Amino acid sequence: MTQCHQVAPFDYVIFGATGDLTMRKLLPALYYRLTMGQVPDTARIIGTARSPLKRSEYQSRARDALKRFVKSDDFDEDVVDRFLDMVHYVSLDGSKPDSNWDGLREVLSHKAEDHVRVFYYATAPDLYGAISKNLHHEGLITDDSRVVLEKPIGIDLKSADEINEAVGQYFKESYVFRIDHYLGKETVQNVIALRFANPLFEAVWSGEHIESVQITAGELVGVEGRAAYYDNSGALRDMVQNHLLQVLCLVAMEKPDTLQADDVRDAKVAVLKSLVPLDAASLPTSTVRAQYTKGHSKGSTVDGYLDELGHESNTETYVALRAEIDTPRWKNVPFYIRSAKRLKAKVSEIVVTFKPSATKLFPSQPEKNVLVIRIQPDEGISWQFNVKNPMDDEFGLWETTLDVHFEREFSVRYPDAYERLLLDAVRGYPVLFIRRDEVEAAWKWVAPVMEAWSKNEVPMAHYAAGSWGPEEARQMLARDGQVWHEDME
Ligand SMILES: NC(=O)C1=CN([C@@H]2O[C@H](COP(=O)(O)OP(=O)(O)OC[C@H]3O[C@@H](n4cnc5c(N)ncnc54)[C@H](OP(=O)(O)O)[C@@H]3O)[C@@H](O)[C@H]2O)C=CC1
Ligand SMILES: O=C1O[C@H](COP(=O)(O)O)[C@@H](O)[C@H](O)[C@H]1O
Repeated sequence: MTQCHQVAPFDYVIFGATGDLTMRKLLPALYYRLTMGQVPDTARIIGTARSPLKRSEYQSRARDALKRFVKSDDFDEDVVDRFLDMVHYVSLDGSKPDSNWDGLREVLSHKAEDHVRVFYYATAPDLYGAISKNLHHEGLITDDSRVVLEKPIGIDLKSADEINEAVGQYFKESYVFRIDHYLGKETVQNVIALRFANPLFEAVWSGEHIESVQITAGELVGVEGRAAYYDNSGALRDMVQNHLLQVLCLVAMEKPDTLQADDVRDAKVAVLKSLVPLDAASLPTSTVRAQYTKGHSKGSTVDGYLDELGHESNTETYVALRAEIDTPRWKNVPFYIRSAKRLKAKVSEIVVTFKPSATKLFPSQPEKNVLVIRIQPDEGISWQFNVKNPMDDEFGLWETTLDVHFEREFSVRYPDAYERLLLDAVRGYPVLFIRRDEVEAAWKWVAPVMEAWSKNEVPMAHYAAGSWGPEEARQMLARDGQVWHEDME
């Protein structure tokens, strides 16, 4: 049973409330937490966007969104009605000082005193500064108002700095909650438990025993309805700069003194700052970028990226990087990171391959131990190790696998990452959000890659939609004597 306590009454003001993210993730997440008793009935969700909608029209959209994105078994008419009673709407252009701020003030004024106020920016990031400024000028930011910033925070270090600076003029850093929804995934948080609650793993978690680490986030889908955004972003900015570097930080960080936000963030930022910079010499062999071409996905023929776009593009839908971390713990251990649209499988996982045993005790060499942490789907952990072959009287070995499937093991529903994060912002619990220096350190590390790619210093490779990616990525690992972990269906 999930342990969760009811949070204080809140007013969640969502900018971008008619958008894809709100409909697909934010409203369903809040609905689920209402079903779990974590959201008090007096809480309010105040959607804002420019579209001129009446409250009832917005409530009707919200109902449609729940119908579509909440599992049918979890869609409970009574709870949906209670949820919709919480939902308000104000038509407002957040970027304009002369917009309908009075409308927002009017709704907020009803329950101002005891409600925690959270502003959620689910718009394009270049509006974050203007929205903050307007909220401030309208006197709507209370002393303990929180602001939740969706990713991406900018498109590079400079723009991230500008956004952070602009928002920081009106919100203290301790009230800024930068979302990285990978940190909201239970299986990502579980990396901390796995590493530091188990002496077995803690003892061997270094380059002394670990040969390599792979971090993969692959998707079956293409760019779907988000081509306009995606083509200005690409896989490196969309997934690596934020989600996958955060995962890498949890895998590689030193043990934090406590699980308080600043201790964990200090440990993570130390990893980001220790990433060996990729330079002109290493970029061609340590980075691969590629676009998908026509292929097959889920039994159907699908177009290539350029055909979907209908124009030329220098944007990658596949990225693979070879990173190293310059700390005593990780000296010379390659961390391979990859992310792509239209891969053969939807899979996010961490694969830790251990060094082979040097023992000469057995007739054959033991296989390497491999730990696979399945972030999603089929959340769980598997561990490949050697046992004695019971049919062999000469101590022959067999490789076998211990496999834990969390949903089966614990009989729990694995919640969507946004559920936890949305209410953590209300609770003022920042450990699963990104501090400003983390965002900046991550942008710094990817900067030379972005620059080299923009100048075509690394050629664009190609892979068929529905495959495991380009040959160039296979070769990158082959040079180290490694192969990608990709035997899952
Ligand atoms: N969709 C997703 O899966 C993810 C999205 N994100 C990020 O979340 C943010 C939103 O994404 P998404 O929902 O997909 O985008 P959409 O384009 O679907 O929605 C944008 C929203 O912003 C509103 N909006 C635009 N301009 C203004 C304005 N001046 N004032 C007030 N509201 C405005 C739009 O409504 P209207 O036109 O009525 O004003 C709409 O509600 C982006 O930063 C995106 O990168 C991050 C991770 C995943
Ligand atoms: O942030 C993003 O993440 C999703 C993938 O999230 P996941 O939880 O399904 O792994 C990705 O599709 C999207 O392009 C990106 O912006």
